[in-house]
Amino acid sequence: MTQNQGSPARELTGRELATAIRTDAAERAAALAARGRPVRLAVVTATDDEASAWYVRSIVNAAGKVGIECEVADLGPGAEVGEIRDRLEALSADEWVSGIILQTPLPRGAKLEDLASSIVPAKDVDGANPLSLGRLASGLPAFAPATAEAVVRLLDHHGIPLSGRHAVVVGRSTVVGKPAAHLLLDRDATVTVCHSRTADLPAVTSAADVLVAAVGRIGLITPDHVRPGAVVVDVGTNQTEDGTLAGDVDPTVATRASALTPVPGGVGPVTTALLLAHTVQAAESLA
Ligand SMILES: NC(=O)C1=CN([C@@H]2O[C@H](COP(=O)(O)OP(=O)(O)OC[C@H]3O[C@@H](n4cnc5c(N)ncnc54)[C@H](OP(=O)(O)O)[C@@H]3O)[C@@H](O)[C@H]2O)C=CC1
Ligand SMILES: Nc1nc(=O)c2c([nH]1)NC[C@@H]1CN(c3ccc(C(=O)N[C@@H](CCC(=O)O)C(=O)O)cc3)C=[N+]21
Repeated sequence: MTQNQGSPARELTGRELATAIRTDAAERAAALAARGRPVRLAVVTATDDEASAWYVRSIVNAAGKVGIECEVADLGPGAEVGEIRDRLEALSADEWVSGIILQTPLPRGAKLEDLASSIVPAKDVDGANPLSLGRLASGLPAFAPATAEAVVRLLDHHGIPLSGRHAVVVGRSTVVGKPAAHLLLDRDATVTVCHSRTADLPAVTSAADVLVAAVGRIGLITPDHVRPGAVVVDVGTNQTEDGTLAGDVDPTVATRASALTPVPGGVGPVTTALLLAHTVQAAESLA
């Protein structure tokens, strides 16, 4: 990998890729609607988390543009596990619902891995059911979590090679870190996964050719964590005190990395577009 000679990192934006994915999804959704099978996405949320609310608004907005009907079931942060499960089961059985996403974070005591078992795999457009994740890890067809897929699709789109490269993922959640590691492995990267108990994080991340930050802490990744010339993907979407969006990667990393995904405008828009594309794909399979 070439060293960054002090010039600012190339911006790996996600907006054009997101537009291309949405355009394709819109054509396919229109074809289904013309056959009397409108595409419908159900969003189930039980949190007042700001990043999640931001995502839900972005899904509703983008679905409208793509011609996907979107219903939001906001059960509130006090929702009981049984109530969430019942809703997921009802949506799974509803023949007019093509795709289902359960937002994280969930209320205390509720586990995504557990609840997502109630999303039938054919409609599991954010790949949260353990069956979907198991299939993904086994190299079998399954919906990948949209964010994890957005990471590799964004790298592909910008021509960043992964085969034989050392990819380091910081974060091991079921929604992002773990599935991203599987998708990077599928592209023949050598993958290391870090988390809150990783000893000497900067030493591990400094070995990365491609560094993926999916933690949820503003500015956790500083130039000390980054090898000169590395490619950095910032998945973090954190609310700042003044209401703007900030990533996990400190902006000063741009002086050291060769390429960096912006927040906003990087992984986020691709995530939303892929969720809709998965929903259309689910509708096509169910039609
Ligand atoms: N752009 C997009 O499309 C999306 C963005 N996001 C954003 O990505 C971020 C991560 O989301 P998500 O995976 O759901 O978050 P989680 O809180 O579920 O997971 C965070 C992970 O980061 C690890 N971690 C926490 N602190 C540290 C630390 N100091 N050093 C190293 N690792 C640490 C945790 O480790 P441990 O397992 O040990 O607790 C955990 O594995 C958030 O900002 C979220 O808003 C999420 C989904 C989509
Ligand atoms: N089951 C589940 N899957 C998720 O993927 C998931 C989740 N739960 N809970 C919440 C987080 C957060 N998240 C975001 C996705 C896109 C933007 C996004 O599109 N952001 C825009 C800015 C906002 C906008 O322009 O509307 C951007 O980065 O450019 C933000 C946040 C997904 N998450």
